[in-house]
Amino acid sequence: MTLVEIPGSKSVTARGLFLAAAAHGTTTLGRPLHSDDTEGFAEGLVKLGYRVDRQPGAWTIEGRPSGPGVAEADVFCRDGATTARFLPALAAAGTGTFHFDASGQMRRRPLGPLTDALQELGVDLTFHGEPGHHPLTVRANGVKGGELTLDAGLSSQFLTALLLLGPLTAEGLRITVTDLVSVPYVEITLEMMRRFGVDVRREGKTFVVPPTPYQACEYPVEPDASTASYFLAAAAVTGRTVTIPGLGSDALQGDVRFADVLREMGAHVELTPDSVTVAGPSDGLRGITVNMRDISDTVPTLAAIAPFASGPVRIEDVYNTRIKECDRLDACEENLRAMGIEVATGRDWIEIQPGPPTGALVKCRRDHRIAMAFSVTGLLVDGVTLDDPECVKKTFPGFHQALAELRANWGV
Ligand SMILES: O=C(O)C1=C[C@@H](OP(=O)(O)O)[C@@H](O)[C@H](O)C1
Ligand SMILES: C=C(OP(=O)(O)O)C(=O)O
Repeated sequence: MTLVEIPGSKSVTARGLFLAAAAHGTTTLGRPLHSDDTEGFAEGLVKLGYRVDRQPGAWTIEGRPSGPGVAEADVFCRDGATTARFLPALAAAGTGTFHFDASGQMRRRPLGPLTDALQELGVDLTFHGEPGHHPLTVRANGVKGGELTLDAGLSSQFLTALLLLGPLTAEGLRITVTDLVSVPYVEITLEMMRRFGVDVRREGKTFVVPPTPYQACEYPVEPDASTASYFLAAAAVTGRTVTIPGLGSDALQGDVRFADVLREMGAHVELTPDSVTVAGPSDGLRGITVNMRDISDTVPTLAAIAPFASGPVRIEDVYNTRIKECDRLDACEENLRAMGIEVATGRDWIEIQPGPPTGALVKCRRDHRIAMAFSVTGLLVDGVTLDDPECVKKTFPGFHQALAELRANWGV
C-alpha cells in the first residue's frame, strides 16, 4: 500500500480566500493549495487592498467587510476561473474602480450569466472585449440586493460567485436557478459559508441568502479530490493500492466520488471518514457507462485509463467539459486517437473502446488535467510524452515529482 499526500483543494482554498477577505476578523487557512490558480487568487486580493500573509503551511487574511481597501486596482486573473468569476463579485460589493483581465484561455471562457446578474443588481460593468468575457471594469458602489434568476447550466461558478456576494449586499439575495451543473461545488460553497457564519436557506430551486456578516475562523483546507483522482486511477489500472489520507467520506468535494466510479469498474475501494483507499483488481477493470455531470473535472482521468478496461467506457452529460481550460472531450478524443484507440464523441459524451494504447506526444492544450490524466496512461505505455508538462502548475506544480515517486515505489 502506498500513501500519497495530496495538496490542498483548489476550490476550498479559493472560497476560503473570498470568505476570509469578506469576514470580520482574521482568518487562517491551514494547508492551502500553493498553485498558479490559488496564488493568482491571493494576489488578486492583495491588488484589491486586502492583507494576505502567505506562509508555506498557512495563509492568514485580514478581513475587510466593507470591501476592497483601494479605490482603483488592476487584477490579472491568469487562467483561474474561480479568480475570474469570484473576484469581480467581491469587488462589486465595495467602492471603487476595479479592472479585471485574464489569460487568453480564460478570456474565451464565459462569464455572461454572472455579469448579467450583477448588472441586474445595478453594478456598473464595462466590457473591453467580447461582452460577458474578460477584460472588464467594475465601477462599484455597493450592492443593494434583491431577486435574480440565473442559468448556471454552463458553470456552477456563476451561482457560487453570487452566493458568496449575497451576505455583502444590504438586503440579501434570492437567487432562483433555472439550470445547474457541478452541483457538489455549490454544496462546498454553502457549507463553507456556514463555517463563516452564514446560513443560506433553500426553497426548491431558490437560494435565499441573508445579509448576515461573515465571521473569520480557522479553516483547515482538505486535500484536493480532483488531484487525488490521478493517483487513485494509477492504482486502479496497475493493480496496486493507493491510500490518500485526509480525504474520505467526510470530504466536502464531490470529486471524491471518483472512487465510486472505479469501484463500479471493479476496483476495491475503502472509504473512511478521512481517507480513501483504492486497490486495483488483479484481473483488470470493467467497462462502464457513467454520468459525470457532478464530477466532470475527473472526466479526463477516466478517459485516460479507459483503454485498459475490458469493455467500452462511455461518459455522459458532460457538455461543460468543452468550455474548461480547453475542449476536454475533443482533447481526450485527439490524444486517445493518437495512441491508436477507437473513440467517438457527441455534444456531451465520449465513448472509448478497449485496446492497447501506443506511445504518443500528448497535446495538453495548456490544460493541467489533460497533462495529469495522460501521465497516468504513461505508467503502462512506453513513449507517452507531454508537449507542455509545465501546465500542471495551475493546480499541482509538484505533480511530476509525485508521480515519479510513485513510479520509483512501484518499479514501473
Ligand atoms: O467552483 C469551483 O471551485 C469549481 C467548479 C467546477 O466548475 P463548473 O461549475 O464550471 O463546472 C469545477 O470544474 C472547477 O474546477 C472548480
Ligand atoms: C475547470 C477547472 O478549473 P477552473 O474552472 O476553476 O478554471 C479545473 O480545475 O479542472
